[in-house]
Order: sequence, then C-alpha cells, then structure tokens
Amino acid sequence: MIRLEGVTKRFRSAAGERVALDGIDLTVEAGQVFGVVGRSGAGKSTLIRTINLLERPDAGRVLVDGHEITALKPTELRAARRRIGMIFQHFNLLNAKTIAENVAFPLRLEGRPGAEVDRRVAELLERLGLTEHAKKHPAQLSGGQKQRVGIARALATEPKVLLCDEATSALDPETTEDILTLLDQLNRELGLTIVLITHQMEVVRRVCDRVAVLKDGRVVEEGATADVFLHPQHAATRAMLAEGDEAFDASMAPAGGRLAKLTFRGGSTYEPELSRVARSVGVDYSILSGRISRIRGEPYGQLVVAFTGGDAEAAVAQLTARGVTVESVGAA
Ligand SMILES: Nc1ncnc2c1ncn2[C@@H]1O[C@H](COP(=O)(O)OP(=O)(O)OP(=O)(O)O)[C@@H](O)[C@H]1O
Repeated sequence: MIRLEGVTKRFRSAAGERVALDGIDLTVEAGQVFGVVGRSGAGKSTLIRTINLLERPDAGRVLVDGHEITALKPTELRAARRRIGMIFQHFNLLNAKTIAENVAFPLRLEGRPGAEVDRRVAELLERLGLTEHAKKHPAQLSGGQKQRVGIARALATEPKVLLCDEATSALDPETTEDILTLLDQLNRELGLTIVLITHQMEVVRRVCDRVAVLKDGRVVEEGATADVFLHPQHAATRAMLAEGDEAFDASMAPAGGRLAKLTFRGGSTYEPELSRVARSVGVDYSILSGRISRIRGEPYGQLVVAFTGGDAEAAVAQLTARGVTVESVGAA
C-alpha cells in the first residue's frame, strides 16, 4: 500500500547541511496501523510528510496505492493527496470557520455539489459524535473534540490512508485513549491504513500492528509491535522502552542466582507456568521486575527473575518447552 524506497531528505541552512532522512526503505501493507518512533530530531515528521509529499525527498521513491507519488504531475498529485488524509498535533483547524465548515472544506476545494457536501458533512459529524457542535467554532471545543474534527475533515474525501503526526501528543491520557479507540475503530471498520508518528510508546502498544524505530534518519529496527517491544534488538529501542520504567537492580538479586528475562504471551500470560515449573524442578525464584500489559490487544507478561537453590537450567528448559521465551540477563 505504501512503499518508501531509498528516501533521502537533506535540509540546508546557514549552519550547514543536515540529513534528516538517510535512505529509508519501508513497506506498510493495506489495512495496517504502522507506528514510527524515535527521539526528537530522528526524522519522524520529515518521514511522514514525505508520504503525501509535504516534503519532497532529494532521492528515492514514494509509492502509495500503486502510484509513484514522487513522479506525479501537480494535478495528479492533488488527486492522489485526496486519498491520503492527515491529522496533526495542534489540529490545524480554520478558527474563523464553524466545525461543519471545517469538515466541508476539502469537499468544497474539490468543487463537490452543495447538497452532496451537506450530506457527507452530516454523515461524518454523526460518525464522530460531533453533530451537536456543527455550528460552533474550534475555540469552543476541547482538545479531544478538536482532534475529532481534524479526523472528520481528514476523512471527508474518503482517503485510503490516514497520516497521524503526533495526533495525541497534546491530549491528556483519557482523551488520548478516546482518540486511539476511534483510530482503532476506523482502521477495523473502514479498513483504513494508518501511519502514525509518536514519541509515546503507549500509543504504539495500544494501536500499532507494526513499528519502525528511527535514529538519525535511519530505520534501525522494524517489525511486529509485540516482537520489537518485547525483544528489542537495538540500543535506541531499548532506551526508549526503558524510559519511565523502574530498572531492576541486579545488586538486589540473591547471590549466585541465575538471572533470566521471561516473556509470556497470549493465554499463557495468566497461567501459573512459573510456579509449576519451579515446583517440578525444585528451584526457587525471586521476581526482580515485572510488567503485565497488552500490545495491540494481545496480553503479555514480562518478568526478570533470579533462580536459586536448584537446577536453573532445567527450569529454563521446561519454561521454553511451555512456550515461554527465556533470555539470559547475566549472572547476579
Ligand atoms: N524545514 C527544515 N529546515 C531545516 N532543518 C529541518 C527542517 N525540518 C526538519 N529539519 C531537521 O531535520 C531533522 C529531523 O527533523 P524532524 O522534525 O523530522 O524530526 P522528529 O523526529 O520529527 O523530531 P520531533 O519529535 O522533535 O518533532 C532535525 O535535525 C531537524 O532539525
């Protein structure tokens, strides 16, 4: 559905040249929710803006729904952009216009007949729970409501792709959850392909099927969200995921203990696998850190434990046989 091939973007300023994107290759399949994460300055905004050519790459190709966006003539590009909606951190609404007029705006630009515009706007306001706000102005709405207007406007021309540029970064946690539920619904109900950039790992855990990690304009890691988040391979990914988490303190582990990171996924998350195995091989374990949560709806648990007083190797073998992923985190 979306393919970036060798996409490179440089910015030149008085301070010199800065490579914002350095040969990006990425594929987003139709119907996926795809997240791009990275530190400030990694190139996330530049990357998402190349998908609708708000930023034109210096090299490489961008293909959306079979069209090579980077090769289109201006009139063709305008048509292609109608199939790519976009929402923004600060909503970018027209403050002098009413909510209904904001949503109607892209349809009026296309010159659609008045009656059709009215029908489509009414339908979108209804779908997004905004009908009672139709005649208000953006300043009269909360952040969450403004983002709903942004989404309604982005959907007006029935795009196949929705680009979300830090769409929940200006919202409180409850409103963020509300908007993510909505994006999830639009993805499932309309089959909308969603690409989002964010610095909020929770957003990715909650809605993204796949994630790419960007560092200095390069993709350093990419894969299914659960794989990348539960078994990060790159230091940049590990650092982002560790933020805000209490790191386990290896010095607190029992002397001589064998440390292991255990990952339970799906149904096994709630099974007493660890205590069964410990009983069966006669080892003790201390839990040094732990988290139970969900990634894109799939439950998982991740524990760092220290095995002591028995055959730790046998415990590891039995856990592995029961589908638990065991990674060594060194000795205490
Ligand atoms: N219009 C521009 N002119 C010059 N440099 C730019 C421009 N836009 C982006 N850059 C530079 O390109 C690099 C990537 O910026 P970009 O905004 O894409 O990163 P980001 O990951 O989205 O960061 P943030 O999370 O802070 O928004 C940065 O070094 C930035 O300073």
